[in-house]
Amino acid sequence: MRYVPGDSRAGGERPLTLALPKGRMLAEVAALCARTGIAAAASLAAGDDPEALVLVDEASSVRLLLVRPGDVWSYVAFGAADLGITGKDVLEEKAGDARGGWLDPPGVVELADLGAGACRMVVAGPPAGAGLWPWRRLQAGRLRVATKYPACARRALGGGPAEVEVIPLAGSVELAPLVGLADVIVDLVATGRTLRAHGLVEYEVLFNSTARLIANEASLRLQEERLLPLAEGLEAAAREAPARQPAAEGRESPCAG
Ligand SMILES: Nc1ncnc2c1ncn2[C@@H]1O[C@H](COP(=O)(O)OP(=O)(O)OP(=O)(O)O)[C@@H](O)[C@H]1O
Ligand SMILES: O=P(O)(O)OC[C@H]1O[C@H](OP(=O)(O)OP(=O)(O)O)[C@H](O)[C@@H]1O
Repeated sequence: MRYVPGDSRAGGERPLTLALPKGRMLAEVAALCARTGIAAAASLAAGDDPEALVLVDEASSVRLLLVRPGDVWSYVAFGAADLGITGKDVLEEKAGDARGGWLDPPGVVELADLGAGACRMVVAGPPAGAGLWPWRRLQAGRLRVATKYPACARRALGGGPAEVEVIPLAGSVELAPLVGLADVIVDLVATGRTLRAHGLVEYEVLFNSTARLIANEASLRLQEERLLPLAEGLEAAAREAPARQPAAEGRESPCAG
């Protein structure tokens, strides 16, 4: 019987639900899913951009939800998906901070590093500021930071003598220091091409990010015998995946001026 979204008990066991990130990471993580035997992921691995938001793999009894990378966390945290794959950057941002984050975070457990979507969260800015950065960070004064990752920026740069003003943006963050909106940006870098194209340089790497397999804590507790084999299969597929190093390609040294 084919599972119909919304029907939680369409003839027997509910399929395990795995939320996948649409966008740049989808083909790479779908390839891992296909290698674990989820045949419905094969077309995604080949680069197809599906209209469907739900794909059911009847043979493995796995249901795939295709959602935005940042939303994977929400589907898993609030129990609509048992498992999810999303970037470490998303997990770091959702962890929040004392001012903007979750005071009582829902239970999400990180199960494995799948290696896909490698990139790094950096502080970057104009070359002239690179040499000043190490001490600027430690000086009193005002530091304006433009970013799509306000919680990460606040956590990394706040709490010191500098008064950190975080300016939230939805994209094209590199523009902010070029037009005087911010002193620096906190953003993801993979190849470094975008920074170079805008004449900006890396000042500091805050953390490296790769795709992580996450689980809903309650699902993991209640359905461990179903979740763990899939998790182990994905981890094994990740270990066997061809080596990829997009985060290092064309990388400038941090603080290179
Ligand atoms: N160069 C990169 N820039 C941004 N994200 C990257 C890069 N390389 C890998 N990633 C990973 O891909 C994810 C973002 O994917 P994508 O750009 O398709 O979505 P997005 O449009 O930023 O996210 P959303 O749709 O949730 O706003 C990041 O969370 C990160 O884990
Ligand atoms: O180091 P690179 O390989 O050049 O990748 C980094 C760029 O990719 C992301 O932007 P995205 O393409 O998601 O567009 P956005 O500016 O709309 O966020 C990120 O915010 C950087 O701008």
